[in-house]
Amino acid sequence: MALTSKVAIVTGAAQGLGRGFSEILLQNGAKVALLDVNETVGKSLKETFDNQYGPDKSLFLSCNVESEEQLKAAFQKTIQTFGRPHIMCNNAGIINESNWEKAVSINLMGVVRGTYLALEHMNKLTGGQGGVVVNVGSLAGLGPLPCTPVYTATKHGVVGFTRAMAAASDISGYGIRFNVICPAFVQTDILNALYQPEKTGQFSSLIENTKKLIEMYGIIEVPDVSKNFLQLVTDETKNGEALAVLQKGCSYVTFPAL
Ligand SMILES: NC(=O)c1ccc[n+]([C@@H]2O[C@H](COP(=O)([O-])OP(=O)(O)OC[C@H]3O[C@@H](n4cnc5c(N)ncnc54)[C@H](O)[C@@H]3O)[C@@H](O)[C@H]2O)c1
Ligand SMILES: CCCCC[C@H](O)CC\C=C/C=C/C=C/[C@@H](O)[C@@H](O)CCCC(=O)O
Repeated sequence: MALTSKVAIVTGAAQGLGRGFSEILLQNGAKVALLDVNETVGKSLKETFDNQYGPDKSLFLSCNVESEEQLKAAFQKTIQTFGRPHIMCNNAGIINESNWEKAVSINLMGVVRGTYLALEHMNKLTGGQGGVVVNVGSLAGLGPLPCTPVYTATKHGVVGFTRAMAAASDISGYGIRFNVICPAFVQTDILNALYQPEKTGQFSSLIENTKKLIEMYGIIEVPDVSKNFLQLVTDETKNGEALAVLQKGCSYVTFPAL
């Protein structure tokens, strides 16, 4: 998929991986709707992108992925501004083992909400142009991260949901590819949760185990993830893939045939 003039929507775009994904899409000629609950940082990023790529290449929209209404409004505004989307990245996510319902609402339900809205607007069976949805999982979506059991559950859910959507698309002919990217530890603010007992809750005592995992896996920089994200967006042979991104390299996950 060539990205020139394609329309992308990225959630959690204001910083971290979402900013990196948005930036590589802009660098490759796409127009990007930047959705985030953090209005201050999001508006600041929009100014930065305006200076780098031009004022008509990105759009910041305040949007909490916990709200179906706000996501629907963001899609409508994006369509009014840029046209129907071709690319959807459900990236927004948190760690909160204390308020675990919030983590489920954002990390899993927010991905479902965004995916279903993308299906509604991209589905070739209902007038859409097709396209690609890249959901953001985690290595914790492929194996347990002991200090964050609910986060682990949400990410396992994102992996399974995305693979099922890819299969449904293949069978039904939506013309949409669905893939999930599963990075290990990446240098972003979410890593701070490790040192915030209010985020790790009853599992705060597992901090040493997590530090050992970080030591074992290392910490990746955002651009190393972004370049692999771009592969999932542009390679039209990729549907139903889970791409693990580690410091030692990346690999497509092979799941057991049942
Ligand atoms: N950093 C890592 O080690 C790592 C590894 C694997 C996967 N991930 C995943 O990457 C994604 C991005 O996280 P990050 O590492 O960039 O962290 P981050 O905290 O730097 O960025 C998360 C972004 O999501 C936004 N956000 C949070 N809740 C939201 C909501 N309800 N609605 C809209 N936006 C919301 C935040 O404002 C922020 O801009 C998450 O899904 C996370 O689980 C991160
Ligand atoms: C407190 C910081 C939380 C960061 C959460 C991010 O999503 C990063 C998660 C990074 C690593 C998770 C590691 C999990 C490791 C083991 O479960 C291992 O079994 C996973 C093996 C996966 C595979 O290769 O199949």
